[in-house]
Order: sequence, then C-alpha cells, then structure tokens
Amino acid sequence: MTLLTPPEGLALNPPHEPTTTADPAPPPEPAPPASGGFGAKGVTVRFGGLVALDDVSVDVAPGQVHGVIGPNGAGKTTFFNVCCGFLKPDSGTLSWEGEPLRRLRPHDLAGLGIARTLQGVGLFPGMSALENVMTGAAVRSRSGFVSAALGLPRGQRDERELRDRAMAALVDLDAGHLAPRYPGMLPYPDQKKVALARALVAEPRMLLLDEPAAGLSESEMDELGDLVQKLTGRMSVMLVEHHMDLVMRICDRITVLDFGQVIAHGTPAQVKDDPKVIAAYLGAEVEGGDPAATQAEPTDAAEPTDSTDPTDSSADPTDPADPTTKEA
Ligand SMILES: Nc1ncnc2c1ncn2[C@@H]1O[C@H](COP(=O)(O)OP(=O)(O)OP(=O)(O)O)[C@@H](O)[C@H]1O
Repeated sequence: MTLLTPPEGLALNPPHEPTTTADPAPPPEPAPPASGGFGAKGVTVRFGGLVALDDVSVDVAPGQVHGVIGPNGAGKTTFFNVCCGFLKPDSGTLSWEGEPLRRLRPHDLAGLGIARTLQGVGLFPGMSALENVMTGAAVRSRSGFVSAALGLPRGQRDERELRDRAMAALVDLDAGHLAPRYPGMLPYPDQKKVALARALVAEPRMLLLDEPAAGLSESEMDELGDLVQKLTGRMSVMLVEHHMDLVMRICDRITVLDFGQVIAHGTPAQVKDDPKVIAAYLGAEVEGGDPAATQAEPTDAAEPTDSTDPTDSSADPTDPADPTTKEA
C-alpha cells in the first residue's frame, strides 16, 4: 500500500508576490504543474422522492487508491455514475486537478486524462482484443483511429504506433497472448483484463473502476489488487467495490456510504473499526464484527456485459432506452 500523502494542491500554489518594480512585464510564466486530485463536493442525487446521494463529498488525492464502499443500495453506483458524467447531480460539484468539472459528460473523460472501466466489460465482439485496446489508445492519437483505418499516410504511422502501444498495454497486464483473440472466446476475467488494458493504454492520470473484482476468483482478485497498487506510481485510482477484503488491502483511503450518506471515511484501519460501518454492514445488534471479513455478494458477478460499443453504450446509464436513466 502506498503511503498517505497530503493533497498536493495547497503546497504547490504559493500566493502571488505583489509587483514592486516598473520593469517591463516578464514573459508569462508557464502554467503551474497540475495539482489536486479528483474531488466531489456536496453531491446530491434524487430519483423522484428517493435521495440516492445526500451531500456526498469525496477527495481522491493524487497517486492514491480511494475506495468507495457501502452495503447494497448505499449509492455507490450512483456516485460512480456522477463521477463519470453519466448522471448529473441535483447539486454538488466535481473537480479535477484543481479545476471545476462543469457539465461533465462521459465522452469528456478521455480528454481530461481520466479513464474508467464499468461493471460490464463492454468490448467490441467483432474486434480482436488488440483492436479493442487500440480503440482506447486512439483518443491520444493525432489522426485517430478512423484515418488510421482508412490507410492515410499519417494514419498508417499512427496505426503502427497504436498497435504497438496497445500490445504493450496488454503485455503489461500479462495478457499479450490474448491479442489476436475475440472477446467472445475469452473467459470473463480475461475480458476484464482487455477492458482494463483499453483503459490504461490512454495513459490516464486517474482511473475509475466500477466493481473491478466482480466475477473474479480469489487469486484473480489478488492479482488485480497487486496491479492496482502498482498503478499508483502513475495515476490515482477510485474504485467502487463490494469486496471488502480487496478494498481494505489496496486502498489508501476509504469512504463508506450508507443510504446515500457518508458514514465514515479514513484509512482502512479507521474505517474497519468504525462502529457505524460495522452497524451498516452487519446490523447494530452484532458487536465487534469485522467488516473487513464481510464480502457482500456482487450482484453482477456472473453477468459480463457484451457491448458492441467500446464506449460502453450497453452499460451506459445514459442509454435513453434505459428507463432507470437520469441523464446528465
Ligand atoms: N435510476 C434509478 N431510479 C430510481 N432509483 C434508483 C436508480 N438508480 C439507483 N436507484 C436507487 O438509489 C439507491 C442507490 O442505488 P445504487 O445502485 O447507487 O446503490 P449501490 O450502493 O450501488 O447498490 P448495489 O451495491 O446494490 O449495487 C437505491 O435505493 C436504488 O434503488
């Protein structure tokens, strides 16, 4: 587990010095380095009369793994959907690297350096694993996947580069052997690896993971935990997750939701011993229970989503065909 570090933003932005001379204005200073992590402040979401999130604030510090946990119906998915721009909150704000994120839409994320994986893996069934990962790399390509596919000269160079980067992302996850295979031929954990490679190939500075351990065996979950911890050298990670043991092992900070409210936040050790957390998971009548030992059943463990859209349209809660959608 990485060590706790304070949010960098405050330290990196010294107050402006007043100008004391009549010298000509110096050339503009380069922009200060990006600071601050990902933040949600006072987020409230209502579905009709139901308050799914009530004044929820979460700060994901740079380079940290932040877990958002809570019992069934606590509001985890709703919160994740707000963070991805799928859902527009009724009130509250999001910020990223010190800047407010106004009117965040799902397709804005890549340009902001934020990647996500959803509960459904959402791979293109008609593309190989490598090509699926290339679609994630295309967001950073100058000429893009389309001109590459059309064989334009710069596109050809980009296509080679995309292919190399996509392959490297798969190899990084020990999944290079999956490159030529099609999602339909792959077991669910391998599909998840490909989806993760697709998220990572864009070299995000923030990774949002929605129940990444769902459907994984214990050993696969261990592998995932090791991987997420390795990523913190390169990016912040926020994960919404049911598996308490995984969350307790890999997170630097944890926010616990219950009935849409934050009932606890802190280090795993702090959260684990919080009586409100114990009560929320195990019921107030159980004393001395250890929520770290609790593993709520994922609701989607056996339900990989086969999407034909690498932007995860089938798992996209903004899908207008989904009557439960509250569109951003
Ligand atoms: N589109 C929707 N319309 C109406 N109510 C909703 C909608 N989405 C979620 N809810 C309700 O909001 C509350 C929070 O749901 P949410 O799915 O965010 O919780 P969760 O913590 O992710 O639950 P789980 O662990 O079971 O997935 C629940 O009471 C849920 O029934």
